[in-house]
Amino acid sequence: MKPDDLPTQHLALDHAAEPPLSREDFEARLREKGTSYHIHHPIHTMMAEGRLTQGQLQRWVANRYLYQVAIPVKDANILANCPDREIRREWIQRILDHDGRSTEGERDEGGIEAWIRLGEAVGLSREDIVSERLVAPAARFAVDAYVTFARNRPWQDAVASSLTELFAPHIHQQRLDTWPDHYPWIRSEGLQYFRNRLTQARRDVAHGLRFTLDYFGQSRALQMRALDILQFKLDVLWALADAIMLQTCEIEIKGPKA
Ligand SMILES: O=C(O)c1cc(C(=O)O)c2c(n1)C(=O)C(=O)c1cc(C(=O)O)[nH]c1-2
Repeated sequence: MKPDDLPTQHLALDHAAEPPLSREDFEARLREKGTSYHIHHPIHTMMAEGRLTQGQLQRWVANRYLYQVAIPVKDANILANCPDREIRREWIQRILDHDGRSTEGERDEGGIEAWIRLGEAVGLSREDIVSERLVAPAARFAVDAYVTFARNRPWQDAVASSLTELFAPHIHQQRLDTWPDHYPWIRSEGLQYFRNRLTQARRDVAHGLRFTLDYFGQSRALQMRALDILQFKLDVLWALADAIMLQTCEIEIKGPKA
């Protein structure tokens, strides 16, 4: 793919000559994209309705681990490409959220560790998760597309691509609300990752959205480009969910391998 190609590039080209949308309308158009968020993917609707088996939930956690470890690498690529110190100062927090940190007397294990604990709470071993032996090949391609995007694109594009987080608090809350009833065998401590993300995602998105509205708000063509980028990222998440869904259907047919 050429650096400037996006599967939905037509949007940016069609509207190049028109005046920019107002800040409110631009934000509304970004938020409208929530209709294709992966919360609507069948694997997530089944999950929220309590229709996944333990083996299927395990596969979901094991595959999603790839996304968890990719996020700080993606964010490190944004930092590496960004010459703006103010932006880097805020953005670096995202890496610490996932990798954790140890400062004098205080240790924060971080989101990747919390995800491993979630894996253990659904009955996987640490080795099952970190070895990535349960990961579907197509999940790897989907996650890799996101990291590659952040590595090769202007950092402003990569910032806009993180805006699926606009919709993430809702899906985290949905899991916190529905899992205890539907999957009572999962220990409550295992859900800590989702609790932590409620605040972290809201803070991230306030920063990412402000930047996107300012920077991409400068012209209609840039606004349309931001919408294309958000669609690309929604497609990454949808493709990841497709890959996991297919693998969990195989488990249903053949019985779990793990
Ligand atoms: O569980 C989810 O459905 C979900 C979705 C997303 C997202 O929308 O990209 C993120 C997360 N979780 C998440 O936990 C997370 O830390 C995160 C970071 C980012 C990003 O693009 O920088 N997205 C997401």
